[in-house]
Amino acid sequence: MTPALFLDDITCTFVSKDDRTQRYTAVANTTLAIAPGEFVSVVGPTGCGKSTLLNVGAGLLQPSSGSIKVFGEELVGINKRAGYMFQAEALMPWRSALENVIAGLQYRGLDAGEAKALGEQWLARVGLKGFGDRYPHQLSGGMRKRVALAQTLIMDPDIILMDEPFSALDIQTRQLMENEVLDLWNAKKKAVLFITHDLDEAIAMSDRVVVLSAGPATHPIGEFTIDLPRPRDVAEIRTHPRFIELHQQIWSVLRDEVLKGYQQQKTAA
Ligand SMILES: Nc1ncnc2c1ncn2[C@@H]1O[C@H](COP(=O)(O)OP(=O)(O)OP(=O)(O)O)[C@@H](O)[C@H]1O
Repeated sequence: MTPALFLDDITCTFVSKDDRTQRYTAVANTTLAIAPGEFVSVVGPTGCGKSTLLNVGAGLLQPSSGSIKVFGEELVGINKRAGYMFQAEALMPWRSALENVIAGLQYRGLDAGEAKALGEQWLARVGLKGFGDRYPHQLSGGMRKRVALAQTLIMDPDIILMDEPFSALDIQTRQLMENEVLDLWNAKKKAVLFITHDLDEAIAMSDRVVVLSAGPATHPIGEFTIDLPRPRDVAEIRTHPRFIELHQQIWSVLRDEVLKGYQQQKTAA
């Protein structure tokens, strides 16, 4: 089957800002294919190159070498078949929740009435019925994430790229959001590339977990199929014996890399 997103032998080398003669290879020779409808998480130590890979998939960053294919076609420029959700707040503070949700549709030139109706539907779908006229500062962190989720999904992207979208939330809100994402994903089965440093979250959500090595020259060092039953409740699935088994297996690969990453950060500080 043609992958929805195919990162083929990607290497990303950055030139140091302080010393132009210094180069840093963040990601090296990394190949990652995500099938249509597949939910793939990438885990790895802090600073290893997870966001770099996601930015390559989004078409926001050109790799130093390697190619990107989207449903079999070479990616040139921004990946228009993808929707993104990043760790940082991406809402426009001067726009209401509804206006934020429909921003992309307006940009696409959809009729204002239609966009508004669809926006209201999406607000209801993410549990924010009646909150459309609130501004971001009038919403809680969890609500703002819901608005951002609706803003991404209303565009009906074939590929969803998420970079630690819920890391700033408290654990309860986070688990609610994770379940909501799984419900929405289950209904539409889009290809998802989910970046996280949280192994529990990765296992609970995904069909497959890819483990990256510590940098420099980060590359995949392990790949695990998550054969847990669906639908899943992210809190409940953690007590499933197979979850515990998978966690042990993946952690045994990830642990050393996390320690290496931590040591590197300490030395760099
Ligand atoms: N534009 C850039 N210029 C120079 N170095 C960069 C650039 N972007 C990323 N890097 C470096 O590449 C490495 C990987 O960064 P990246 O943000 O992809 O890691 P990450 O795994 O997503 O980190 P975290 O888990 O902390 O979010 C880091 O050492 C970072 O400093």
